[in-house]
Amino acid sequence: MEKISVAVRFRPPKPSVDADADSPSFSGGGAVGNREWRIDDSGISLLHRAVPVPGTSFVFDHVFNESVTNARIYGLLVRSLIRGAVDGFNGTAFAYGQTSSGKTFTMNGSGADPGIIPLAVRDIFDTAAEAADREFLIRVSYMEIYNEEINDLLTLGSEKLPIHESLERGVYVSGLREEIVNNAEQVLQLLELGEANRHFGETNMNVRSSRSHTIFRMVIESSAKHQTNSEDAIRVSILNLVDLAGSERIAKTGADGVRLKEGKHINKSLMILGNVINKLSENGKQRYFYGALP
Ligand SMILES: Nc1ncnc2c1ncn2[C@@H]1O[C@H](COP(=O)(O)OP(=O)(O)OP(=O)(O)O)[C@@H](O)[C@H]1O
Repeated sequence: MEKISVAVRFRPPKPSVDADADSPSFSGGGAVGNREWRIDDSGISLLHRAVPVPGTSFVFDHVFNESVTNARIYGLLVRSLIRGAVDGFNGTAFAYGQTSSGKTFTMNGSGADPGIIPLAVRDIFDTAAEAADREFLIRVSYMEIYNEEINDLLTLGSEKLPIHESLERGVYVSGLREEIVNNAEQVLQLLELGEANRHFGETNMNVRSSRSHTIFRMVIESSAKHQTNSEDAIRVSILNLVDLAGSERIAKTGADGVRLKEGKHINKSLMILGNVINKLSENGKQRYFYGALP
């Protein structure tokens, strides 16, 4: 697998979006107006009256159409990351996109179609159980970045936590609860607790819109059961599963008051994240950052 994979998921259209003349449909979904997205396994392009619009073709590692399940996305994109994390390699999966595009649906899923996070949690414990020659210590934490402040989702009232950096720990959030876990059910219960503490709010685009970025983190430590001199007798890896809040056009969300303030923070932090990723992708060049996260 490549070091970084980028995939696009088309969500099924919502009735309100169908009626919106500004929103192109996609091939297979029936043409609305004159524009539609044509999608195949690895690319998308915009057509106007069946003619490609110049500069609107984009290539990705995967493109998923509206019928894809979370399990398939997990199998193609995330499973190898999880297996790597159990073997001692750091990994991150995050959902990025405009509000109501289906990020939380993809990361958390529904009862009928569990999302990336619950699938990953089960897979980690199953994979660790298969590694008969190693012992595991797994810790989880769950935080949100809300209006540029960090809150612990596992401890009610633990808010505005500071970020520190040290030689031993690197960059870390001071005071964040880290829970040692022994099985998937225990983690799923903690996630449920975190979900209840997370900031959601209603906008015109999404009745349950995430108003914060969330980071679910698992630290996976393992050691060889039998004495060994090999260098990887102890392995430590960090897995981050991130559900970003969605970019939003205020005119469409109809946000005002608290929602407006949240929307501005969301858009600003996503812009800075985009800048950071752009700079990181400029291999070998000197990197400047014009903002700070969060
Ligand atoms: N692939 C999908 N299949 C079925 N329903 C979906 C799909 N994607 C999203 N939805 C539904 O659309 C609504 C909005 O999705 P969701 O909340 O996941 O969007 P989001 O990108 O997380 O939005 P925000 O950035 O505002 O938090 C939800 O009711 C969700 O269940």
